[in-house]
Amino acid sequence: MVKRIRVTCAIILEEGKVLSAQRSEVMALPLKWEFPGGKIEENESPEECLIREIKEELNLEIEIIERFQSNIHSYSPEKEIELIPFLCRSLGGNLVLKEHLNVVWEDVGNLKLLDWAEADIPILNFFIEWFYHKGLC
Ligand SMILES: Nc1nc2c([nH]c(=O)n2[C@@H]2O[C@H](COP(=O)(O)OP(=O)(O)OP(=O)(O)O)[C@@H](O)[C@H]2O)c(=O)[nH]1
Repeated sequence: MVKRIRVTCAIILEEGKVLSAQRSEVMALPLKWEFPGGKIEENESPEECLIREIKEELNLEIEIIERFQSNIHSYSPEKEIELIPFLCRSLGGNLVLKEHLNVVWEDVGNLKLLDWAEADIPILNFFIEWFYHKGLC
């Protein structure tokens, strides 16, 4: 049976820039860029998971604004992930890299220049469409 892992991720938007995180050499998908987040634990809602993960990984407090559509992606025949994105804003905290190699606040118009994890690409495309449609640029 295929194992599905549920993962939340945060699109943290601030003044036309998105906090983009690069996975470290020792993580799965080394050096790929992603929206920070992580796996949902038992008895945890997606929202609780995301708030916990962003605090653990980056020492940031966030507010969730909107849930976007998930993407289901198989990296191997036995394992698929459901990546659940949320539009967020930062409420503050000193950004500390606890797991990632790097983070950048990237202009929405330049996001596609980064080498994203495959599962993120449909989410990235949806978000960019949403951003320009809203006239937020
Ligand atoms: N957080 C996050 N994970 C992603 C993204 N895209 C993507 O394919 N993944 C995959 O989803 C899974 C999430 O793992 P993770 O390592 O970030 O989560 P975690 O901190 O809860 O895991 P751990 O406690 O086992 O280390 C990994 O297989 C990762 O490669 C993304 O944008 N954000």
